[in-house]
Amino acid sequence: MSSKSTAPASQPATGSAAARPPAAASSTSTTAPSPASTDAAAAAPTTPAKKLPTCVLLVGMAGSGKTSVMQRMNAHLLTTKQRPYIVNLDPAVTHVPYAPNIDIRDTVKYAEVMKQYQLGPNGAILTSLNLFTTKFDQVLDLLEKRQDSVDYILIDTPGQIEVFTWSASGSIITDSLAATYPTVVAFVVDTPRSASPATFMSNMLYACSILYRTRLPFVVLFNKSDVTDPAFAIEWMRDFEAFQSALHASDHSDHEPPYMHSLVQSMSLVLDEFYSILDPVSFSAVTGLGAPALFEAFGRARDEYFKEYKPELERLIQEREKRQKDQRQRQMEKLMRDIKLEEAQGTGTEKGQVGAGADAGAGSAGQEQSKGKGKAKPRK
Ligand SMILES: Nc1nc2c(ncn2[C@@H]2O[C@H](COP(=O)(O)OP(=O)(O)OP(=O)(O)O)[C@@H](O)[C@H]2O)c(=O)[nH]1
Repeated sequence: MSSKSTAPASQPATGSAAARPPAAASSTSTTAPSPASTDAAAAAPTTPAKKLPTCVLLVGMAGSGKTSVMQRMNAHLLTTKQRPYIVNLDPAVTHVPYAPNIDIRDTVKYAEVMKQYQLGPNGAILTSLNLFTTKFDQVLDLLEKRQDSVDYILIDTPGQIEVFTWSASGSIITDSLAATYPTVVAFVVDTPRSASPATFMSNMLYACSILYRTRLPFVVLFNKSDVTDPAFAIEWMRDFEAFQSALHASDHSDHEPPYMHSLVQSMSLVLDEFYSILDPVSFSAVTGLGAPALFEAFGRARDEYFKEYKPELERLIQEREKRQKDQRQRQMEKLMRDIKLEEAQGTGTEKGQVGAGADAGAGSAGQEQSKGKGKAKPRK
């Protein structure tokens, strides 16, 4: 079962265009003119207007296997006669084993960003992502042109997970995509590295924070199942007692400080409810095991997007529009009140002038006021 998303995370965008950041007026020396598209999909014959492609945002800790998973998903889609459209958002990756349709590296030169802004690796990734986000409207335009001829939009994100999930540019990208396309977050977990209850819990806390941030349908992809069977992790998610026993056992073996035990225990209680809304999938990017199950999970997540996220997004948009309308109405009423007040306070002369001809009266009243400035005329 995929996650029950509650509400779109941030202020809704009224359609993709509204969600788009303004296009950059000019490119810096570190950037190329615009996101380039190699458009392998462009070569595919365009089918008549059809359902929107599912957008999969691949996130996960560094080394969890995102790029390898992307390659495997791409291969699975091609062998099952479905059409992927791949976007690479990792500016620092040196090699990708697939042909991205849109690649951040064609637009932003990571090494030059590092040099020009004198940044470290993480700062340069964030700045590169920020620079690219200023042109994300062009990416949306490209997607819009291709949306009838692709089935999946696959987005690879930087290994420095927080750079994407907790940055403003990451939110803008996620919200703009989710405003238009059924969007799913696929959280890649390195299963062999999550075998200890404490590491597993850290991963799940991360997953929880991403779900909290995006509120999008969520699939947990336990990768590297060829090395370690993720059955233990799935059992921990489904059976609180099993996790507690594993925790107790590791407590004796791991020499962790005493506070860790109570901390992990309290957090596991909190996470228990969170697990019930996750859709875990066992997967191997190397063997391809679990690919059909993964795409079935994406299908469930897609349904959930339309059932829960999209109506909530539309409700928020309507709410915002109503707020704006009400505000305009209040301003108009205030203006009308002020006008009436001015009229009520107006002198008889002014009324007489309006009666004599509004335009001329207003003009002469104005002239008179300006003529009379500074001269206190005694009233008769
Ligand atoms: N055995 C096995 N190894 C895998 C699997 N998936 C990825 N790997 C290996 O894990 C390492 C990291 O894989 P990547 O695909 O580069 O991981 P990533 O998350 O994109 O890495 P960053 O870009 O640094 O975040 C590589 O050595 C892969 O060959 C898998 O399913 N099984």
